[in-house]
Amino acid sequence: MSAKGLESQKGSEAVRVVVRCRPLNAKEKNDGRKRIVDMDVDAGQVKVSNPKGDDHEPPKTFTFDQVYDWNCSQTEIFDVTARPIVDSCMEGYNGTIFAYGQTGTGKSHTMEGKEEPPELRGIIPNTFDYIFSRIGRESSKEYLVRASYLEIYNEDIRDLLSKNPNTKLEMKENADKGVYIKDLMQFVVKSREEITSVLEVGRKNRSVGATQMNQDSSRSHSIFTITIEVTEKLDAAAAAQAASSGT
Ligand SMILES: Nc1ncnc2c1ncn2[C@@H]1O[C@H](COP(=O)(O)OP(=O)(O)OP(=O)(O)O)[C@@H](O)[C@H]1O
Repeated sequence: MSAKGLESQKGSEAVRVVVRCRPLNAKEKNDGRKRIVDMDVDAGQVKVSNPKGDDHEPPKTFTFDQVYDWNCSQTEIFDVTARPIVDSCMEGYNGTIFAYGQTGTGKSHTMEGKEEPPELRGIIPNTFDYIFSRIGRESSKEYLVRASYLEIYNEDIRDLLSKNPNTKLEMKENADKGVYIKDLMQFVVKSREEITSVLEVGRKNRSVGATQMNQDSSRSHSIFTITIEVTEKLDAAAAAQAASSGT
């Protein structure tokens, strides 16, 4: 993403690193585990204490562009961190939201969440709502939205939207497109409902299984890409003029 697209955000870095700490889950509480991180939301700092250290050992402090503690809502994450990126994509820049972390740390919860109740929806469904509500308000522009969904599992790339999702795809590179996945399908979507069903189809084809730390582990990396093309609508007089001048 270009720095211009992020000017509205705190700082103007092209890459922002944000940390979200989830609450201890029931199993961790039952096992008698203790929280060893403190999140200083105002300072953007994570303080990690050594559970085996003595009381005088100071916590180690790490500073990020933004941190969220266990009280933050899905809506807050979308509004503060994701929405400016979606806005800049709608203005024509490339943007990526990438969740990284150990199994069970909350990547799927943050990116996808649960469909109901609405406050549990993650960045992806909130992005769908936002894109289509913005498009609905823009009467002078025409949009074409397409979606693709791939999975990287054991170094293999699979198209989660293909009729044959087990077929391995190849990664290619050329001067025009840069890096791309050959034969990856893209579906045109015209509404929140349509793009949600594309996500659902792909999700069913993902490789999942339990890990010791997460009952619903994804066990793979996945990339959901939304491509938005926009054209200005010509009013009737401008369209007639363009036609008569042969443009
Ligand atoms: N902020 C949060 N608040 C409440 N529950 C959460 C939060 N983050 C994660 N969880 C819960 O913790 C569990 C593990 O989260 P999740 O499946 O999102 O982890 P993950 O990082 O995607 O793991 P994996 O890499 O194994 O797929 C889930 O049951 C999820 O609902």
